[in-house]
Amino acid sequence: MKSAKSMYKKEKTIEIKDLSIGYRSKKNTRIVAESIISTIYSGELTCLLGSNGIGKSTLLRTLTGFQPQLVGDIFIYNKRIKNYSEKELATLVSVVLTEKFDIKNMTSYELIGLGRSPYTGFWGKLTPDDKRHIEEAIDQVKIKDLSPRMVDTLSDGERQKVMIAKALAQDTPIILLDEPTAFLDFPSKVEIMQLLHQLSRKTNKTIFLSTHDLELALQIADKIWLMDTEHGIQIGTPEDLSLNGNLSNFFARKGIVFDQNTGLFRVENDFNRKIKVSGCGQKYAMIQKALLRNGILASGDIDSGLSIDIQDNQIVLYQPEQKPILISSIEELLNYIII
Ligand SMILES: Nc1ncnc2c1ncn2[C@@H]1O[C@H](COP(=O)(O)OP(=O)(O)OP(=O)(O)O)[C@@H](O)[C@H]1O
Repeated sequence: MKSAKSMYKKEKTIEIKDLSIGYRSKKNTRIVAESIISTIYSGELTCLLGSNGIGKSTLLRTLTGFQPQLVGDIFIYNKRIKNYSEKELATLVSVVLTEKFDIKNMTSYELIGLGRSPYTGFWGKLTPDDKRHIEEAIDQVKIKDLSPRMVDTLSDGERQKVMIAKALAQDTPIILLDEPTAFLDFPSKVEIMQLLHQLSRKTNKTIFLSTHDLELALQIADKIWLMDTEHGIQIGTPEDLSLNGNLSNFFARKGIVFDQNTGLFRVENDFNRKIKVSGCGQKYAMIQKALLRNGILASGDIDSGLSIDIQDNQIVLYQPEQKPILISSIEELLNYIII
């Protein structure tokens, strides 16, 4: 039997050719990014990363046809985006933007149902097939409880999930999302990213999203687009960007360290004191972490008067000319050490 992945052929869905994006007014033109050349593929989750104001939303709005490009071309399935009618585009691309909306007197179910409007017409009656798509989307995002709620009573995170469900109900081969995890709590962020990743794999959809959830993107995305002023847009798998140093350069800021072994970022704490800590395992790692947070480097090969030993899962504190003390928690240990 063929695996789910091998049933589909990875294909070029969006091709970007020498694109410049930005804003044109009567008086001047503000170029946000230029000379972008790239391809987005089906069956992949692509995440766009970049600092505040770098142009992620501008790029997404341009790719969806909501905003005209300054220069260059965008092709969707080998056809220029501007040659599609609005209705044609709505059956190919669904979009989730971050802008808040002011909708009253509508339930979440009805809003998700609007995702079906390219097939029914705006006031069109929902067929059993439309209802099946809506129910499926609600199940996928796990928001059955929100479905009868009025949308103006939803929290930011709840509204975000409803908008994602609306995009899923639209059932398009391409989904573009601007910061879909922005208002979500951590478990929901993970759930939504995993759902989008699985969708790209199982249904061969092209999913492209912008996010500030760096660690999650590095763990879940198939491709990363790094956007910055100095290098433009750099593209690759998270692992290639890690190996070729692009990720470390991209986030080269004081206080952030990119660990090439784990492929993850961590906060760099300066230390001004050293303590001998011997042992191993999870307790050792947690003590090391807690001490570092307090400006103390912990290591087995340090010669300090005070020392900590982790034996048989017990923490013992040794101080010069005092009896060893059995410690029951890291908080207690810190109370002894940090004067
Ligand atoms: N309507 C507009 N006219 C002119 N400049 C704009 C307009 N909208 C946004 N900009 C500017 O374009 C640049 C890119 O903005 P954009 O919203 O695309 O950034 P972003 O990467 O999505 O930022 P964030 O992570 O903060 O959401 C910013 O400098 C912004 O101030």
